[in-house]
Amino acid sequence: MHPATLTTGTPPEVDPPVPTWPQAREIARTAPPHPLPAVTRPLSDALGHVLAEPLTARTDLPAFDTSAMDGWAVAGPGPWQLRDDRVLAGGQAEPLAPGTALGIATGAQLPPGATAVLRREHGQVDPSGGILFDRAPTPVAPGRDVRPRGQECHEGQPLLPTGTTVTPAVLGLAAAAGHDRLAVHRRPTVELLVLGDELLDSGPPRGGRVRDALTPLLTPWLRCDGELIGSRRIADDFGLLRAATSDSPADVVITTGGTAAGPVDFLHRALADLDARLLVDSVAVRPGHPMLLAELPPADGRRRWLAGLPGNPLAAVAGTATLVHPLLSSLNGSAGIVPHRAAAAADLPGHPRSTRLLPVVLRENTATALPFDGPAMLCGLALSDGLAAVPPGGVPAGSTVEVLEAPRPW
Ligand SMILES: Nc1nc2c(c(=O)[nH]1)N[C@H]1C(S)=C(S)[C@@H](COP(=O)(O)OP(=O)(O)OC[C@H]3O[C@@H](n4cnc5c(N)ncnc54)[C@H](O)[C@@H]3O)O[C@H]1N2
Ligand code: MOO
Repeated sequence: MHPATLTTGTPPEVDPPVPTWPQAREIARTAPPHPLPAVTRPLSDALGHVLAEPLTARTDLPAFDTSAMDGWAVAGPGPWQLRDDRVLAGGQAEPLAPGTALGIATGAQLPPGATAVLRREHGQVDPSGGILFDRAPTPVAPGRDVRPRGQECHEGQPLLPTGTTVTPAVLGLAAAAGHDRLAVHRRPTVELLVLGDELLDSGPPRGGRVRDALTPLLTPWLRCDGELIGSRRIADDFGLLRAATSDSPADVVITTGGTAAGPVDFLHRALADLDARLLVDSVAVRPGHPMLLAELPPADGRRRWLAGLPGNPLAAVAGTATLVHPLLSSLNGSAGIVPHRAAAAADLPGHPRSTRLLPVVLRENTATALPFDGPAMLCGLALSDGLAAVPPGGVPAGSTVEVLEAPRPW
């Protein structure tokens, strides 16, 4: 053929460039145009969700002037005429006249007229006359051992911004501030499809087959970021994979295995057959480079995504950190992933062109790489505090690297 004829006709298809690791995370983070809608949930059901509106105080905190110590509420300087009654936490007492005192417990509301609290160990009572003497090293001053109303916050004041993840501490604060329910974003529903006829569910590897390490590894992590509605094993069969993907009711389908080009790696074919839109098809990262992200056709008007994680276990973890966590966080309405950084304790070896994700231990904010970091290995990961993202070419000792800390669902 004359060379000129090569310039006519359909141009050859060129594969799009493989995104860098930071680009892939950003594509996953920005794939959903906005977080899932807001819902209200009781406190008992809100853990792990993300606030869809600021948490405001429904009360002053403390809600009333409160005794910080066990002792006596006193009015003015001592000595004081001791009253017969006392006030416990949860109770209320009649006003206190100047020059009088009454017994009070930590957490009890100060009676009107009280100026301070004298601790039990600083007071001495004359049993005959019912007189209370101040034996503190310095005489009790107004306001001593009182937690004044509104010391921490005032009613209507914002306490936490939209985008805050509801942790146990947030639940405690919300309850203290008077809330029974929280406005949070709906969490994405997630289904895990684990591919591979070679996988065993119990006992040691045998007959050329291996244990499924990814169901036990990924399901608790996925529960941190979403509502895991199911986890299924799918045989290496195109029709079964296509049907499982297309019929999944989840907002986000996660598959493991089948991303490469082996004889029974059907994921790309299934996605093409379903008219899915590939957003990421391989990433410049080791391990895990065959990971992918696709948008599935909508179901019932809902947008749906699929993250395809490579089958090698550490590669699947790399895919979870790179694509799944940013995607789910964004659907959850999370304010963004705050990167944790640490100094490399020694040189961290890199890949010439790709980011390397290396299991590291963190000690005093330095990161030390662990052995057994191969894509099919889990010994390094199991001992690690997280994965260091080592840029192409590696980093010398002392320089700073981002460390992705594993979520701890317990
Ligand atoms: N010709 C090429 N072959 C491969 C390439 C390549 O670029 N060209 N990439 C390699 C890389 S890198 C990876 S990672 C794997 C990705 O493979 P798949 O996603 O298709 O995964 P499988 O082939 O199904 O499995 C790979 C490996 O992982 C084991 N596996 C799978 N699932 C589990 C599980 N749940 N628990 C434990 N182990 C699992 C599986 O038995 C295989 O050993 O492709 C390379 N090949
Ligand atoms: O994803 Mo593979 O090496 O990168 O196991």
